[in-house]
Amino acid sequence: MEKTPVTKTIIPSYSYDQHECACGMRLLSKSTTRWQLLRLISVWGATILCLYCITVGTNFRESMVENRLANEIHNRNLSRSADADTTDSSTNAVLFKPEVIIFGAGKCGTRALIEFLKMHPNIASARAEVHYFDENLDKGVEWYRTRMPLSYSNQVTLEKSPSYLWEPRAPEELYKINRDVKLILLVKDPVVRIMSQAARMDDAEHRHELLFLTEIDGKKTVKNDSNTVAAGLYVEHLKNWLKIFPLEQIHVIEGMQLIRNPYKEIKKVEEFLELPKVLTEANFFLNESRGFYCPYPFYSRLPECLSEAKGVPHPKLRPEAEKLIYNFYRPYNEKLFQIIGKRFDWEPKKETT
Ligand SMILES: Nc1ncnc2c1ncn2[C@@H]1O[C@H](COP(=O)(O)OS(=O)(=O)O)[C@@H](OP(=O)(O)O)[C@H]1O
Repeated sequence: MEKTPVTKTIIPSYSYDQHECACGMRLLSKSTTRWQLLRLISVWGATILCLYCITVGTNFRESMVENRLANEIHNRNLSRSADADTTDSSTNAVLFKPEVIIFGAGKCGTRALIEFLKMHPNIASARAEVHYFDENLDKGVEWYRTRMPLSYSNQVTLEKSPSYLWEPRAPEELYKINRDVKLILLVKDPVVRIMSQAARMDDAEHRHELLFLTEIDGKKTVKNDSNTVAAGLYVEHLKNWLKIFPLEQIHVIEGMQLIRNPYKEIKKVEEFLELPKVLTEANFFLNESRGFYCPYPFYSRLPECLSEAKGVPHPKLRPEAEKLIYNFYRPYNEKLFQIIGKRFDWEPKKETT
């Protein structure tokens, strides 16, 4: 018996047998019309649109709250001179431009000074020397700001780069960033400063004298074109700063006084920076074997003395060299004392037996 051929019906592409889609919903039946399909698309479209609006709305509300918080922080900090625009979201601490700078002079005790000041709860200090104005100016002010510590509204940000004193562009560039900055200058007998450099040299046959002496026509004389010598001409460098910043914005500390009585000097700094007077004598621990004070922070179980690289014995100057270099610096020192209105004992010390 011949088999009767079966005719197959061709189903239009939009019409399916009843089936379940992956999400378990019945979709279309054979009888689904174009109109029903359109309606379904619009329902889904509207749902997706609503979900989108809810998400965007929530994000918008969150960003409004964030902005309000950021504004509150900003307003709280308005009394500070710098702009606060970089905030740590977990702590609400702010990255500020520097408000206090120890700008010199190298080898005068700047590390000890910043370590003592770091103990103050109202001071937030940069971790390392930033050297923005002398070495990194081309990196821009935002780079500089990222080198600053996060700080709270009751803190001032501090950095020390002891070579700013000698950098001719530094005062003008700093003024552009923060004209209200408070400046701290540490100076030491310029001869002792040179000997601090000499202490790091080979001392055989008084070679350190080459740092500052030369011979012209068989006569020993001070090398006035040497950077080492120029570094101790504090008044010449300070004059450059005083063209831009008034003396009231500069606090001068004498290096030997900082070594002998750091507590007294730090109290003066607290006053200059208008900070609460919180540090006490207990924060300064005398390391008798080394002859230097060490910071002893409130939170520390032990004093945190500076490394052995700081506070090394200096070579002894021969009388002729000593006389020449002291005579050279004396008139500059006198000018400095007149300008800052303070006088320091920067004369050769007599041997005590
Ligand atoms: N408390 C305390 N502990 C140790 N050292 C102290 C302290 N106070 C001041 N000083 C003196 O600091 C001198 C080094 O100065 P600086 O830190 O400014 O040097 S540097 O420019 O950063 O290299 C260093 O000079 P040297 O004696 O030549 O090593 C010290 O005399």
